[in-house]
Amino acid sequence: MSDPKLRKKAADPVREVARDVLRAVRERDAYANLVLPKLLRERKITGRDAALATELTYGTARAFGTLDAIIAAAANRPVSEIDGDVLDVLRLGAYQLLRTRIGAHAAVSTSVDLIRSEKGMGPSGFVNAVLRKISQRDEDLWVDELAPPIWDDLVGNLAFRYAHPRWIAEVFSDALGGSAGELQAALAADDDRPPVHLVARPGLITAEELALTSGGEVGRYSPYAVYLPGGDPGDIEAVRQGYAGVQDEGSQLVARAVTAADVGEDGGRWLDMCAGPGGKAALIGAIADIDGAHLDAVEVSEHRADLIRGVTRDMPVDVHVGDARNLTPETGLAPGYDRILLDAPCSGLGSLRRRPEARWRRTPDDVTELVGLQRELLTEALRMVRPGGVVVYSTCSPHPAETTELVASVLDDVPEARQLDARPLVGTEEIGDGPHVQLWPHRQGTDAMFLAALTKE
Ligand SMILES: C[S@@+](CC[C@H](N)C(=O)[O-])C[C@H]1O[C@@H](n2cnc3c(N)ncnc32)[C@H](O)[C@@H]1O
Repeated sequence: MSDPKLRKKAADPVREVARDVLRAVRERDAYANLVLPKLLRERKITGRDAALATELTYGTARAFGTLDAIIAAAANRPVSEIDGDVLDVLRLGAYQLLRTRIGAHAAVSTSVDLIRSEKGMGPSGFVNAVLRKISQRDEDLWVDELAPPIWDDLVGNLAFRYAHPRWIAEVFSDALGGSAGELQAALAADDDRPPVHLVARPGLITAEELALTSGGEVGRYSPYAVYLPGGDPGDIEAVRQGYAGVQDEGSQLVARAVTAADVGEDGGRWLDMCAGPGGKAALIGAIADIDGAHLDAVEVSEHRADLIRGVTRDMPVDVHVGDARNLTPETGLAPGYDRILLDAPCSGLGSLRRRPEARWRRTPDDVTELVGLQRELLTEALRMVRPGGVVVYSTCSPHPAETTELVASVLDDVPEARQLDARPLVGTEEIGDGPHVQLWPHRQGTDAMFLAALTKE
């Protein structure tokens, strides 16, 4: 290159990988938490660098909406008028300025290097100017200027402040019964970096052994949970061997509830109707092995069924590929199950903290579409369970349409079914008035899992 001003200045590999993931998310709707680990491996980025790349990528993706509003104000134009590749760098730079302890100089200069190394001098001046403007205030001041006033629109203000689309903040508010103080805590917890929870699969390793060997801490609620302070779970020997896995403590409590319900004489016929990728099936399968029971795991997607086979090998689990809305005898699955888990396909609004960009992709229409499927699946679960058996219906969503309202409407349609108190099956304190259980990140530190237990006469 002849012009020395245009000569590429090497960009920081950590920011470069973060930028590339953000670009994949924007350009081809990729999932950040699938792309990033792959790129880190390919580029041999490990240790503290990998941790920083993860924090920058996921933190930026979680905050897209709020960052974009601030970028638009600082650039004096809507973000739709900013070139996409430039916007990725601005988002990454703004995140560092507003939401990390990285110094302003480093945040701006690494961003300028990033754009200059790829696009030359032109856009680097724009990036420099916009980020310098953003750096003149902290996040609170930007929020005070740009968010709807708190006295006029509390939900809108909190949604902006804690980087959630407004409709999702409204759903949380409804699910929490309209308590403003709790809504703030719920959104703040959902805006935080999520903790890593491990599951110690019973009969293979105990939580105490796993805590000792992983440097983690035994969990508060699930007897199988270990909280990992940091590091890559894939480096832990017990995880590599399949004795342990990564699983939110709330999901562990759901799986355990299925095995803990009183069903009288247990014939050992257990069913997981929507089992892929197999996190709960692996925990239920490990308990089935101890209790002398057998689990049928159904999954509609071939690929996900393969994942279940991988995590349940050597367990008394049979994996069936099929549509759980219609479990005909040809599938080999006859009614009469003692215990059924229906972990229904759902909007995932309860685990947004673990899927960085998901909150900006979901729409209220997604929920409407899922409710019909959930209703058919729960009706089929009630057909497949034997009288006196238990169906645990769960979602990783607190949306009333997918949880309490869905259960109530199916109970209206199936007169022989009734709801049990699920709280004793979870066994934690302060889990509401029942009969269902709604967990929350700001209350239990788990994902916002919902579960209801049903039986039939
Ligand atoms: C919430 S996920 C289940 C997660 C799983 N229980 C775990 O802990 O790993 C829902 C699963 O249901 C599957 N699914 C969706 N529609 C289905 C259907 N009609 N029949 C069976 N499985 C279905 C999806 O492919 C997805 O894997």
